[in-house]
Amino acid sequence: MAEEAILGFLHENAEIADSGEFATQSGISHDEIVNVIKSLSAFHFVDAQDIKRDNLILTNEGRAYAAAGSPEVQLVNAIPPEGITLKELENKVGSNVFSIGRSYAMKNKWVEMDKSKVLTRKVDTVDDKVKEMLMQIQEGKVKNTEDPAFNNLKKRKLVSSQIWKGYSVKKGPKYARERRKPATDLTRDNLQRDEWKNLEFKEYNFKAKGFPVEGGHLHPLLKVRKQMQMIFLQMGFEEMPTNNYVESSFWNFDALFQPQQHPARDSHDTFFLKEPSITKILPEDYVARVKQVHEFGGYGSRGYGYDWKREEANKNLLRTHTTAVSSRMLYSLAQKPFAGQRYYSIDRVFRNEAVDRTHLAEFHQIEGLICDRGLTLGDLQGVLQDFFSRLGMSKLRFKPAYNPYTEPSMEIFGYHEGFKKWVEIGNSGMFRPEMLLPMGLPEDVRVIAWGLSLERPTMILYGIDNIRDLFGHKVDLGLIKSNPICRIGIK
Ligand SMILES: N[C@@H](Cc1ccccc1)C(=O)O
Repeated sequence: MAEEAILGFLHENAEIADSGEFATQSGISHDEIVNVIKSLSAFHFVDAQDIKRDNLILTNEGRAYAAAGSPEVQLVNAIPPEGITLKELENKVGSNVFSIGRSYAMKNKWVEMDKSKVLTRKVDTVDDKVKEMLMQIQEGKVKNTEDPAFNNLKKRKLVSSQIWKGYSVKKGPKYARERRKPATDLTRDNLQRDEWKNLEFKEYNFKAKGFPVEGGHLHPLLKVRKQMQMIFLQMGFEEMPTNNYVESSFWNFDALFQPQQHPARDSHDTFFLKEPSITKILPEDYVARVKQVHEFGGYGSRGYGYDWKREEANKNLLRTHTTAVSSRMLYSLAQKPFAGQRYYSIDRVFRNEAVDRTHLAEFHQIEGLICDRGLTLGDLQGVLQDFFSRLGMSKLRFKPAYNPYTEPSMEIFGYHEGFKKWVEIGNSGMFRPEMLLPMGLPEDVRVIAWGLSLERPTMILYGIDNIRDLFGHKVDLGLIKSNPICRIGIK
């Protein structure tokens, strides 16, 4: 409609001198007129020149008086013929209108006050010039803002001036009464039907912004892993090599003094490999000592008293925990002159579990261990305190637990300040002598260790309640792209 009006007007007239006036005359909003002028001028249908001027506009107060009348007139109209006390008048018109209106009404000599503070009118009727002028401005009828009549309104802060921007418009080189939509693409149909000869094509806009370029984003699990790594490194830990997903039952279970009939070793809980189904190389001397300790004990232990089978230890599986990596590391450590170590790993493990909102058949474990002479349960608690407080959890509680390879064992609970409750955050313990001594570690060496999942703290940190949004083929790309800032504080 605006386009038709502009092109139509220019057909009859040489120019639109002022887009503001044109808008008022045609009853179309100035914003719309301006948009169309910009677009017509981009296609050279019209030539547009900027015009700028000072315009008067009403302040909030001015707008209120344009509607209800100036306070001085409101005040005078509220005075009954017999007069009124100041107090009563203030109650009647409100304190704002009262105080402003009274001073102007006095100045205009519209009212007088006697000794007993009763206000009476000196005139029968008053003209509301202020309201009239405000309405003129509101309707855009005032052009000359220099007119001294308006100075008073400016002083009273009922109007202010604002720079107004508009255009004057003439026909452009491509002027036509009607604009056909320019083609944006050359289609196969255009070519076949020979239409392309008559088509008008939209010009390239080299200033247009292109699509935003997307860079890579780190997955939340990678970010939390990085932060965990930093914490371990700052605490003087060394990373363990974790690249083998396939492990033998021996290193995953037997070396950890986990009996062969333990339910975790069932195919309902563990993925066993069909091909290659068994491991070929194990350290034979050590295997013999592990068999011995399972069957008959030793090193102060009674053992489990069952018939330990090599075939069971040979079975390949997808490692069910990264403690399998720890057992390999400790064994190789025992083959050299002893030196204390701090090890950590963060990598994938597999469990044959039913998948639900909080469980997947594969996830990541964070594993930490310290082996040295003279370590105690107090050291384990102290290290855990240090570790978790670097993650922003400084209130910890420990609950006695059971693992075949640790004694004592403790579940770790942390107080989550956000949730205002205790949440389980890990499992820990001191490796048993039945595990360490067959490896060949010196008798006075102790190993404190702990493990937790990477997914759980990540879900807590990112407020995710379904693990499938975090990991797997249904992962929420929006979550990764939004790249939220992780709230783990590294100290
Ligand atoms: N391996 C244990 C964690 C753990 C590691 C080290 C010591 C004690 C516990 C688990 O999978 O939950």
